[in-house]
Amino acid sequence: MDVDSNHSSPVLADPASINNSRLGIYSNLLPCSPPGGSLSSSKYINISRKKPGKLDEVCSNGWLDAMKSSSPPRKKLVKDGPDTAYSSWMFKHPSALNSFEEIASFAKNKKIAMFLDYDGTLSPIVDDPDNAFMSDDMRSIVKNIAKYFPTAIISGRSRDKVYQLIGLTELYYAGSHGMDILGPVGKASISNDHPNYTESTPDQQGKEVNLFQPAREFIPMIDEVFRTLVEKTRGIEGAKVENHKFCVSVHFRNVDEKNWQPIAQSVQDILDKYPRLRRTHGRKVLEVRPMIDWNKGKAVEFLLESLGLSNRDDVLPIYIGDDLSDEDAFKVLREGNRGYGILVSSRPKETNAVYSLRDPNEVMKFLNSLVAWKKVEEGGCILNNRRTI
Ligand SMILES: O=P(O)(O)OC[C@H]1O[C@H](O[C@H]2O[C@H](CO)[C@@H](O)[C@H](O)[C@H]2O)[C@H](O)[C@@H](O)[C@@H]1O
Repeated sequence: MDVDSNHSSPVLADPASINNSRLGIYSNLLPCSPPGGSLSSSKYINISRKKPGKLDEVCSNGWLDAMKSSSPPRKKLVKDGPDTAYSSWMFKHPSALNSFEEIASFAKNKKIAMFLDYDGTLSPIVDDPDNAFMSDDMRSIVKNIAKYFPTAIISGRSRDKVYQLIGLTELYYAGSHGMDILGPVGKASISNDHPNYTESTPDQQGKEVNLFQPAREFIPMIDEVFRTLVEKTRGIEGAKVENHKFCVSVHFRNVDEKNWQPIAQSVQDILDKYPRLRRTHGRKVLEVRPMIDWNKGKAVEFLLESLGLSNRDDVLPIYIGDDLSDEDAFKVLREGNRGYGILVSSRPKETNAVYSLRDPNEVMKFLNSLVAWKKVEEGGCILNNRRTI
């Protein structure tokens, strides 16, 4: 995707590419064997006529299929024998617990920078997003991790909400998929490129921090979209819409599958009305966000720069996440060979992560192991120094 040619804004400015991608998304709304029969709106038929021969592709990439696969039913997993598939997938993405020694030996004499997603990583996935609490044990291990390594939370939720859920002041927080970052005052060249989006502000302790919000101009639009989607989905039992300030989430986890199409349609109507917004999806959730060249990967780069930790051989960034939006961060770390992405998943998934962990319990064990290892490493350093004195 191209960014605005003057580089003063990360907002995607090529209307042709916007229209094309919108058309792509629009075409993708064509159902692929939807439950209870086909969708017969003439809008869809017109689109498929415009793109003859594309029907299979459209079906296999359809929204409803994507919605179905965004968290498969547990029963199906058992029937299909997930363990065999999972075991062979783990050859490609070994358990970060089983590979702990390998990771530790690479991290030796390096400074680890820790990036953590929230839902599905620090807290288990639950039916109601308002009840996605992390355990006290997890909170205390994250607190410990932050004692030893600079640690940031990169969440799809609003920054305020994820801070409320975690409640640790010693972390950096990036909400709305990285579009709302409260980070250290540093020399992030990305923020120097976008001075209009950066603001210096005191944090909870009165310490001066930088607030970086590259989609600030979208706040009123997102607010409007939130209200419209609440209204449009009001009659759909189980639907839930969240306002994350720079993006909106439309949850369908608790919605009967026969009502997924109207949900997808409501989101499509929004995209038709607001060409500067785009759709992404996560675990049983559709999201509407600004069409800007910014994501969790960019947020990781931004934070590394702000912390003075980018382009350094003695730094090892580790990112742990469970969802599609975390892939942008895994990709950034993998491409630059900069660090490790760890995918949290109990089923095989296409991913840019190097390692895997099954669930938040395993995340906790891994974080615990890192702290224990670091303590020993530091102890060793002190001992070594004493010996040389
Ligand atoms: O980037 P994250 O911190 O992982 O946030 C991603 C989304 O997480 C939340 O939704 C997900 O978790 C819910 C609670 O377990 C679950 O009910 C839902 O089905 C999941 O999609 C959050 O509510 C979303 O807004 C975030 O975008």
